[in-house]
Amino acid sequence: MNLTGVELRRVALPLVAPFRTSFGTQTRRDVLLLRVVTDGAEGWGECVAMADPLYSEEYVDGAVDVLRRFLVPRLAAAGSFAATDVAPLLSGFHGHRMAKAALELAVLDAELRAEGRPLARELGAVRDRVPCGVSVGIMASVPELLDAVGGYLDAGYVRIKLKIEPGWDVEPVRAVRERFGDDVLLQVDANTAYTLADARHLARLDPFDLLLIEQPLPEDDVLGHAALAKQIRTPVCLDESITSARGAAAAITLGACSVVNIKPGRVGGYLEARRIHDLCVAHGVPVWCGGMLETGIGRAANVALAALPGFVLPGDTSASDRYYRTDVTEPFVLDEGHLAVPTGPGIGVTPRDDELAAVTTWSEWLPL
Ligand SMILES: O=C(O)CCC(=O)N[C@@H](C(=O)O)c1ccccc1
Repeated sequence: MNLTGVELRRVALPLVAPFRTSFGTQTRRDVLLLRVVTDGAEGWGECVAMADPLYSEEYVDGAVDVLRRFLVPRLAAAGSFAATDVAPLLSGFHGHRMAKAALELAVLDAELRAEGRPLARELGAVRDRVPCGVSVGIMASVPELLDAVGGYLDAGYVRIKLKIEPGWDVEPVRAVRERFGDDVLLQVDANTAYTLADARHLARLDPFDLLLIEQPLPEDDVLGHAALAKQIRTPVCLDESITSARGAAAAITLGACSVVNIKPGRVGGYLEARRIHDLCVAHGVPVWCGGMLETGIGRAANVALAALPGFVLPGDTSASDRYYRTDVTEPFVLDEGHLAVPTGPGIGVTPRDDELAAVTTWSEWLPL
């Protein structure tokens, strides 16, 4: 396949409600989308970097720069290549996994559309729909939290994830358990907000039968997570710490996690995400698909990934209306707590021109 051009496009999507995590509150998403034009077909990718480097070191302006100056020119210079060549071709540039993931997905989408092959089948999906969890932000009060959780359960979500931070952890979890009972699948996500010194406090979550506690410690504290895992009963799941299959193997071997959140953007793409899935399955470690408030483009690809056999826990693959009033694609709609895996070629969805135009804040065509 030969690349003939790449379009970088930023869209601004207001959130239906503020989304507060331990690292800040989001009220809108500034999303970088990629459209690659090849001699075979066009393909779409989505960069999950946030506007500010608060979740990881990447941010949208930086992704635009590294794509424009380094990543796209490298592919353009390669002549003919396949989607599986993208990561090796870009490996000389350090980091920027979210930018690389967006470019690889766009190339993969184009390649699969040209050949009429759905992404889900290409990745090894075994399901035609996936059970959906939902991520619930930190709220101003417990009553407000309970209203939000009740609404999501009424909507059919099969798993609740509560964002936590010091001062908002045991009480909200206790309140959700007391109000909604012990059968609700419940987990928490700290986004690196604690330290190993908080181990005894985090053990106070053990009585609530949580599926997992996600990324309690800083992303580079793998040994700290291994020590914490020995002091609490709640299974430790890593998110920010896992940036590659090699890193996942090390974390599992060190006992730092017994569950892995796979986010394709964080690990450099869907092909690396599949390698992490395969490695975790080999180790008997359950995985689930994380989310980065993707538009329908990234959401379509995430739902395809979540259909692989090792994704045995509901992911953060919510419906479009969890975050957005209107999506840039046809919205993903929850059906009895599940989302259907797209069946069309490639990612199986395309942006709607009118919606895309309405939310575009900037675009640039990179001729090759
Ligand atoms: O449902 C979603 O797409 C978001 C799920 C979610 O909570 N993502 C968290 C995370 O740390 O996993 C996040 C939120 C905002 C920005 C980055 C990450």
